[in-house]
Amino acid sequence: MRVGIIDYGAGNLRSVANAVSALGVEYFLVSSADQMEGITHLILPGVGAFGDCMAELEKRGLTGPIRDWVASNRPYFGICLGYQILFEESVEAPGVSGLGVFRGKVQRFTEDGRKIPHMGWNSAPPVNLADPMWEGLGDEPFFYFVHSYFPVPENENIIAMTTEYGETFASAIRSGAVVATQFHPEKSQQAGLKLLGTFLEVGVPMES
Ligand SMILES: NC(=O)CC[C@H](N)C(=O)O
Repeated sequence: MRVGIIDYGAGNLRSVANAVSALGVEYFLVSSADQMEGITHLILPGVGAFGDCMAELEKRGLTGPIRDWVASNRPYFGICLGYQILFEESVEAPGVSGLGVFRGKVQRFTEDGRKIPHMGWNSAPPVNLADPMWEGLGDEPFFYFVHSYFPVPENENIIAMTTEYGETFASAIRSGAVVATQFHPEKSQQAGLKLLGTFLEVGVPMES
């Protein structure tokens, strides 16, 4: 196993790297396509704005390779923006294309008195408790969130967890070896480590 963490010049790299290290797994930073050579598991952490993230990935020649990686169902864990950019576009950055691996748009929480960003701990019950990817998390795990936007997948079959914040949104997706979460597993203590550990140690069964 060789774990690559995408470094696009922003992002919560250190906390993700620390979480991977805490699991006893060595990681390699990936900031160009050639550094993906030999990588078996790719993690894309993300903090910041959708448009900046796409621009920085593009600058490093990573958009095509990441799109191909995900489209060919290789082990990928997208965190926060690393989840959002898998979709076609975001209202956060009108006119900017996402990777478009999955159909759907990234929407913003509606302003109706609740605090935006949605920040803090919230529950994300797995849709399919029999899926080994969520093993050991219980039926209502809590994770740490910081975001104003969330993807709305057109294909509801990929929705793996849902969370309630005034409205119900898809807080995680899974499609084969591709897993992505709106919450931050690296900031979610035991539940987060467990989830990253399942992704890295057990791997994700290839059938979705
Ligand atoms: N935590 C963040 O960096 C936020 C990511 C994204 N801009 C969102 O608000 O959903």
